[in-house]
Amino acid sequence: MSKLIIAIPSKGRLQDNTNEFFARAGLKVTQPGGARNYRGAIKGLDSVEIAFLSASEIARELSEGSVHFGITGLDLVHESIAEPEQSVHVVSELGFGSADVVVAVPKAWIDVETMADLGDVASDFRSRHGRRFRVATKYVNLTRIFFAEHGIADYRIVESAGATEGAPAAGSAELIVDITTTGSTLQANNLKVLSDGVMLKSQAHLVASRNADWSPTALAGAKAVLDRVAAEEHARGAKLVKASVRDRTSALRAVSRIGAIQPYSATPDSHLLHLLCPKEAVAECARVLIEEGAETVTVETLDYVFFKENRLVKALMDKIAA
Ligand SMILES: Nc1ncnc2c1ncn2[C@@H]1O[C@H](COP(=O)(O)OP(=O)(O)OP(=O)(O)O)[C@@H](O)[C@H]1O
Ligand SMILES: O=P(O)(O)OC[C@H]1O[C@H](OP(=O)(O)OP(=O)(O)O)[C@H](O)[C@@H]1O
Ligand SMILES: [Mg+2]
Repeated sequence: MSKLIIAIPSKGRLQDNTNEFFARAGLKVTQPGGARNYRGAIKGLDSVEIAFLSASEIARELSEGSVHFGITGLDLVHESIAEPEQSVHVVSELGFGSADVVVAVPKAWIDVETMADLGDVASDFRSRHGRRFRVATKYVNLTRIFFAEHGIADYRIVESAGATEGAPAAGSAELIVDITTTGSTLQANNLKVLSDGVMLKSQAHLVASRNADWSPTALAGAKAVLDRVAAEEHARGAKLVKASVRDRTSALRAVSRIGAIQPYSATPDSHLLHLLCPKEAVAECARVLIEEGAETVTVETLDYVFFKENRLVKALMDKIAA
């Protein structure tokens, strides 16, 4: 019996948020051997095993199929996996670890604002200096693809393991491709992002491997995890809205236009509505309900919303069966 193996970041920026994500879904990750043990479990789910790895290793292991699920950044998925659609399936975005992979040049390059400008500079640079300009990055594959899409071929990549933003000032490259969140590192290094230079908008995702051994036990583990993840995801995106209206049918019709639904069959009181409403439409929903005769509308935060059909499970099954 081969268990479901979930790889989660054991260090770095994604670690704390990942633990919070599991906690929100009601899943308690345990690390029995202490922080130095790289295997763990989820309390109460015997079909699941946890592997603690770094974010970049997780992308690689997903592609190799040595883990079933992993939590990692989309940037790493696209950088480390040649044909991501073939070997992985993105289960769900997690709402943390947001960062953009960008092309940034020295602010002093006042004539360079776009990738097209950069293309012009590339050929100029070559004829003027007798060599190609250098791009410092650890996103070698993403850079090659993006530059090719913009028809830029006159450049050389200088692989950088860290402190990439320092490369232009240090003289080891002319420009960089790196990840940015607040922009303060770019700012501190006098770099600017080209207006069409955002290569990828990344955030942390739950990713499934299509190459892993999906035994019946692993599948059962995946379903158990995804039921909780989906329930939390639904709950996070919606509010429970309660109101007593003149005519339930008319009110339901009105709120359905803004995406609110009545999740379970009618409440005993023929005027009372319990609605699941998209979070961003709550104020609009309240306004409509008041027009429909409500005196008061109350809104509650939900912990979990379980649906009979789990679209996360369905999408996964489609991808691993194919
Ligand atoms: N501001 C940010 N800077 C860098 N990475 C970020 C940022 N915000 C979110 N991330 C995400 O975190 C990932 C990097 O995580 P981290 O640096 O902790 O691991 P790692 O570099 O892969 O680890 P290692 O290099 O030891 O293998 C990024 O690839 C990205 O998905
Ligand atoms: O736009 P900002 O909010 O300034 O964040 C971006 C910076 O953060 C990351 O480095 P990190 O501190 O993770 O160090 P690392 O290069 O060792 O991963 C990234 O490589 C950038 O340098
Ligand atoms: Mg890092």
